[in-house]
Amino acid sequence: MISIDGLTKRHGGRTVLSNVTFRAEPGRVTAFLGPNAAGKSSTLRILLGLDRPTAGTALVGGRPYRSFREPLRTVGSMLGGSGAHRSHTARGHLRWVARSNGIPDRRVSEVLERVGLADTGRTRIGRFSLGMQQRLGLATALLGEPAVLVLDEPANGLDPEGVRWMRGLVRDHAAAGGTVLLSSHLMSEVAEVADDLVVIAAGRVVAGGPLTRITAGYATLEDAFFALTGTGGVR
Ligand SMILES: Nc1ncnc2c1ncn2[C@@H]1O[C@H](COP(=O)(O)OP(=O)(O)OP(=O)(O)O)[C@@H](O)[C@H]1O
Repeated sequence: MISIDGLTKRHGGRTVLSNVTFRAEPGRVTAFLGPNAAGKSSTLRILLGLDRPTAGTALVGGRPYRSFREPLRTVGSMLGGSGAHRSHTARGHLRWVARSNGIPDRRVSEVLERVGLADTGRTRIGRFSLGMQQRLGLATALLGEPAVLVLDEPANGLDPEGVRWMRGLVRDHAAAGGTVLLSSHLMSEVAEVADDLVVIAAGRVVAGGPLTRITAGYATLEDAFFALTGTGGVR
């Protein structure tokens, strides 16, 4: 379970997160939806220990991310690309990550297979398409067989088949009892995959709960989104 409580973040005089509070529960896909610059990445960066909040807490299973000795075994994350060096192969990169987290080498072949990169052989990551890089990011997230997945805009750069594949993977993870928190600015993506929704706008949570409840009374999720966020559109 992911618990975000009273998260506030200020940059200089500017407040980018205001008392953000929500849960992402095991066995469910929770979508973190909001327009550009709403504060999704800022929240996820704090959750993953990459930034510190001005106030509030962001915990995984009741603990801060930084307190895990081998975090990849608890939380798999994908935040803005794979983070891999261009000159590595997919296998080389994953082996390196696995070794630094006490993960057995056999997992590397398993995740390469799982994300459809088993045939990339000696191809260097610098030559990967955006979609392949997303798949590699996901492979890295899955490496430690974590119960919790945190994915920032996971559908970015994927073609329609890739988006569908990603959806299946995320749904399977939740069906097996895992927790999934994914951010998105794409309502169509979220409508297809989420059980629960957290809608954020201008650093504040404006709605949260089961997707069906949030969209009740609206013709589409898109209508609900614009009504809740007060935005004219998302790019
Ligand atoms: N280091 C920083 N210094 C100043 N402002 C920042 C910093 N990091 C983020 N911000 C601001 O915080 C706000 C929220 O940004 P954030 O990246 O969290 O939004 P987002 O919802 O993930 O949107 P996007 O989909 O565009 O990435 C933005 O206005 C951004 O300019």
